[in-house]
Amino acid sequence: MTEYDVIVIGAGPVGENVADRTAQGGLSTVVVESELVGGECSYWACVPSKALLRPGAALRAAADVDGAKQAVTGELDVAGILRRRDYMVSDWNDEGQVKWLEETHIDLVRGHGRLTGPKRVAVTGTDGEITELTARHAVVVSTGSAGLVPDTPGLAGIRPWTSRDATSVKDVPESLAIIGGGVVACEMASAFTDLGSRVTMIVRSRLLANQEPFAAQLVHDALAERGVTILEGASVAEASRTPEGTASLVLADGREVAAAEVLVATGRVPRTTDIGLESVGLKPGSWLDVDDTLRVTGTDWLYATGDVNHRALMTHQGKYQGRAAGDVIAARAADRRVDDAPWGAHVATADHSAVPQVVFSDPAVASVGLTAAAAERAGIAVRVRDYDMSAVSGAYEAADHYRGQARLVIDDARNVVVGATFAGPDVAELLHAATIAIVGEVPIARLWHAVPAYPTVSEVWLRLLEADGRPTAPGR
Ligand SMILES: Cc1cc2nc3c(=O)[nH]c(=O)nc-3n(C[C@H](O)[C@H](O)[C@H](O)COP(=O)(O)OP(=O)(O)OC[C@H]3O[C@@H](n4cnc5c(N)ncnc54)[C@H](O)[C@@H]3O)c2cc1C
Ligand SMILES: NC(=O)c1ccc[n+]([C@@H]2O[C@H](COP(=O)([O-])OP(=O)(O)OC[C@H]3O[C@@H](n4cnc5c(N)ncnc54)[C@H](O)[C@@H]3O)[C@@H](O)[C@H]2O)c1
Repeated sequence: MTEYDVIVIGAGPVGENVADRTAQGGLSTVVVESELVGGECSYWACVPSKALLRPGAALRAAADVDGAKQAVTGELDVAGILRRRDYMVSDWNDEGQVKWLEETHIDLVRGHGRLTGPKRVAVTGTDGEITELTARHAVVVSTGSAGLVPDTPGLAGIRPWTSRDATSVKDVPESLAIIGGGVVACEMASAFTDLGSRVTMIVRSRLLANQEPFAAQLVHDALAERGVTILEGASVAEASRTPEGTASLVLADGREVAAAEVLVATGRVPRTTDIGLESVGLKPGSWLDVDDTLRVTGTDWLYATGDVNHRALMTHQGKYQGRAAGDVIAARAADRRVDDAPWGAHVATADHSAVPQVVFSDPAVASVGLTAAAAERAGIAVRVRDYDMSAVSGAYEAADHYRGQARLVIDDARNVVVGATFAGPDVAELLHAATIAIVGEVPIARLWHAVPAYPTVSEVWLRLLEADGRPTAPGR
């Protein structure tokens, strides 16, 4: 039995951040990892998906600038795209991240971790050998999530792809049917069209249902123009494969979609089915409910960070939780004051109101905070300001046919931004200003003093403020 101050199960980006903070807080820390240090994000999710998407976006950007477009005479090189993806994921080798653990004085135990009781974890190595660990202060579950495969008749039997198969693709299929219309579906539809697959999307409601409708429409139109068939309001009733191996999806309305491969992009399930939750009175397979210090409800030693707590399934937000959790564990261990008031050092307050996300389809959608519909559902009286980004000088300079749209959602009572969405080419880098405005609760009147440089696409901020109306001096 080996004792540490803190045991972290799962060395994805989030577990790594927790461990970094507890180690920096002076606590002996071990991470347990069953696959690759760096997790889903580094090898099968964020990193390879963005690597697959970038070449097409770069090519289209160059092809939309007269003078540059004449230099773009070739086609995307599929072998080059896959080679660059392989480089980005270090050929699925985690040596570099293991080295970082060593340098940070964090121990690593490889194998499958399971809770066996309060503050106790057993790790089963690939050779079947079991390592018993105990924690003096805390155990943190950062085991992430996996692709959900709906129980549609026949679907599991046709061995559909999950996001892992898509992002690690070696042989690009001639055709790909994608079930789902969320983030993974839109990004992979964009990427596989670039790679040369004929893509059909089967979407229950509409694309990007959680995003502003105008943003989803821009993505829809661009994907359709690039040849993607988008079947909205459609669902799969039954799946099978022909003897030749072609997948056949029969839709609820009787239509049939045939494709070489099927990607299921219908959301995630927590990786908690086999981590010993029953040994501490929790339900296997459940998302783990936590308070704002990331402590699992009803315990004083168990924490859950990242995807597994279902607060915001994104790397940056999970890492933010990881920093708060690591620091609060160190503070509690040393009996120091816990700063758990909203926006304090030990809480993940932004999870509730300021979660940024970029959908890296082409065009991209960058959003933070509330959409207009979400504000209405939350009972917040808001006003909405929209602006056509192609009319901004920076966009006019950037591309010959820039298409983009922006929206601010402004809280009427408090006169602060509570939501922002930008849709268009390269909008990802516009987002952080909006995140700062929301987290900082910067009054609209003060935002007029944050002057965007000319001619940048950021001037859309000025146009959105103008759409809202210039404030007049008080008392007039
Ligand atoms: C295709 C795709 C693209 C994405 N792109 C983005 C993006 O661009 N930006 C973004 O912010 N987010 C993106 N995400 C989401 C992002 O990948 C996740 O939010 C992030 O990986 C969560 O990090 P995590 O550390 O909580 O979990 P993970 O990254 O899943 O890591 C969990 C780790 O725990 C290990 N583990 C699990 N169970 C055990 C066990 N019992 N014992 C030992 N180890 C265990 C796993 O092997 C894994 O290494 C994407 C997701 C997908 C599917
Ligand atoms: N760029 C990024 O930040 C990024 C990229 C990819 C994934 N992610 C994260 O990964 C998570 C998973 O992404 P995702 O796209 O799988 O999930 P999602 O929740 O974004 O979309 C799921 C889609 O599947 C549909 N769906 C759900 N159940 C279905 C069923 N039974 N049959 C048919 N359709 C069904 C939904 O209507 C929706 O269109 C997201 O929470 C996202 O935040 C982030």
